[in-house]
Amino acid sequence: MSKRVHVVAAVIRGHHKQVLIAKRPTHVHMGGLWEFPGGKVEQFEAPLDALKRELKEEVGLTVVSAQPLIQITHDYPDKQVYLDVWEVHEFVGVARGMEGQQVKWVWQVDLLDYEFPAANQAIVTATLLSSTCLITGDTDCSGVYLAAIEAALSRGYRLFILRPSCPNLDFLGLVSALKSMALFSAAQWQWHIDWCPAASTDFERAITEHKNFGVHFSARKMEGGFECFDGALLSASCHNRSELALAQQRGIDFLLLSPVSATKRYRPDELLGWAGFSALVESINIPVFALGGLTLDDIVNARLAGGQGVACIRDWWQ
Ligand SMILES: Nc1nc2c([nH]c(=O)n2[C@H]2C[C@H](O)[C@@H](COP(=O)(O)OP(=O)(O)OP(=O)(O)O)O2)c(=O)[nH]1
Repeated sequence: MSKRVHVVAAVIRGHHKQVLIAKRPTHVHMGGLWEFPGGKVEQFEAPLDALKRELKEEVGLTVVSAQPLIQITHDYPDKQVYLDVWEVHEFVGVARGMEGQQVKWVWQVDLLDYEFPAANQAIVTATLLSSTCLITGDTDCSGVYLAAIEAALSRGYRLFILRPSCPNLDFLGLVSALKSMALFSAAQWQWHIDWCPAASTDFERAITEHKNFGVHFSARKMEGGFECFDGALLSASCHNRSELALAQQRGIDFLLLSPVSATKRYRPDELLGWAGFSALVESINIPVFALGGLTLDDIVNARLAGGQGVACIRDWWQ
């Protein structure tokens, strides 16, 4: 087996949720496919320095600031790569294909329409997900439930795990309110499988027909196997290496991994800490949110540990 190649690549965010992509020349590995600009890290070169060099050489941009987004270990039949992907928010210059390659700013939602190398699937998912995932807490009033979500939307949050605990829930009313909220905000609703109406065809229709609805599984439900929600975004809660591996095998799109920090439910020796979180995240190629005893201020820690961001309940739910 040849040595794994360390590659840096950038999700460069331009105006209005646009992302820069480039077409790989036909004669190179993965030729003709689209890529996030980047290239190989040279010997003794720091990854961020390599990223800055590659973006200058390939697309003529000077990076001002960048932060880690996701790391992918992938084996192609003829090459093993470690894709070290960064998110670039600040740069100077006008993007050009410096090596004659086609480059394009595309709306991030349209990334799904482009053909990328196989390793890029999780990078596209990570690009589309925000860095905060809000899990709804308890309330016995559906009006209060919706008002809390609306307030979070107005503060800019876009990704939610829904656990509507209200008795006598008007399920269709809730779905329709969430649909219209998504129309104006591009919010993503992950419906927790333990809180969804049992055997409801309306539920299945809402999940599969509206791209803003997805399904969230507890580790137990994921292990038990699940029916196919065609095309829906799937997420799951995990706590250890074997659950993470199973999630990857089952095609789950993103994960919540807990408990990272102190909570009432767990003993101190059960906590992962950031080092434990990081070691587990390294073992899979899926965006992972850190959960458990964290606040919305922990996003930077989560990113440094290889995560997508943080998932919270207590820090936002009143
Ligand atoms: N830059 C980049 N490479 C990717 C992506 N996805 C993916 O699988 N790759 C793979 C394709 C290649 O095998 C490897 C990148 O190597 P490369 O040949 O482009 O690197 P380079 O620009 O330094 O090439 P070279 O001039 O040294 O030949 O990573 C991606 O999104 N961006």
